[in-house]
Amino acid sequence: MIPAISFCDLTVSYGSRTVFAHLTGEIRSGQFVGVLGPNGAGKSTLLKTLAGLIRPAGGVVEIDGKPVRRRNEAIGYVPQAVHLDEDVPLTGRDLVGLGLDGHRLGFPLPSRRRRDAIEAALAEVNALHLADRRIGRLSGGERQRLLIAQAIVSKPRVLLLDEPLNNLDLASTHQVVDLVKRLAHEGQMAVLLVAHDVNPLIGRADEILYLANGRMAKGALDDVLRPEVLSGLYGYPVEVLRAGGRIIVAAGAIDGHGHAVSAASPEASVMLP
Ligand SMILES: Nc1ncnc2c1ncn2[C@@H]1O[C@H](COP(=O)(O)OP(=O)(O)OP(=O)(O)O)[C@@H](O)[C@H]1O
Repeated sequence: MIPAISFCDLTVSYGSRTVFAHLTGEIRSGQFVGVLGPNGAGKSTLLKTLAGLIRPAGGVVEIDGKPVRRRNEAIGYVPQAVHLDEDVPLTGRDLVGLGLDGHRLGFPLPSRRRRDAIEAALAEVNALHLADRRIGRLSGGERQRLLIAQAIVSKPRVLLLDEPLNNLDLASTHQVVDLVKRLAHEGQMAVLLVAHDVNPLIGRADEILYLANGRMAKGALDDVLRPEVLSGLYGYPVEVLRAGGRIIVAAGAIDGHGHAVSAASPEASVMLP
């Protein structure tokens, strides 16, 4: 079967600086993949490249077997840190509707079909009760659900979410991850979700794609979050500690005094002990 997303020999550079090189992988329909890695590893850059927003220096990205292009109806994308002004006079319904207008410039949907599509997307993320609320007055978790509704309103095959869990409390974090898992599994979307903390993804994401040092490891969580795999990526010893059902990535104990650093800030794990 043709994968929903495939990338082959992918290299992305900003000017002379290469962010990552020669990455190859695929994500199938119905798969939920968590994207992890330290700050600056290129997680957002990878998502933008898969969304067709950045042209790679080398390699190809295909969505459903076809070269990716901008304004692709098959892709729903929620960028990092969408700023919604408190005073902006938009309702939840307006925000979700923008997801239709962006793809169909010049070809507006008939108003009935438009309304139905928006209601369906709101229902999908359990946000019908937010349809008439001003978005500036909503909580972080409520806004995030509406942004996901906006991204799925055109029924994409691929959903790319850049740090949707930032600034959410634990309950909202789990709600959003459970929602994303359901969209992948029941809606048969291929979903990539960038996160800083692996813990909310344990038992929920089907696979982890870990980026570090311009390289990538991808597979089941237990296969990727292993000392030998992460040490290979980082290029120096990294430990993976498990305590109370949580996972902690730690810079390796070269001298027996490794820094235990929370996986909530894995960037700290790039510090050499
Ligand atoms: N438009 C740009 N021009 C030049 N360099 C950029 C640009 N966008 C990102 N970079 C650089 O590319 C690298 C990867 O950035 P990116 O935002 O993809 O990383 P990230 O893994 O998403 O980081 P974070 O976890 O901090 O969000 C960083 O060094 C960043 O400074």
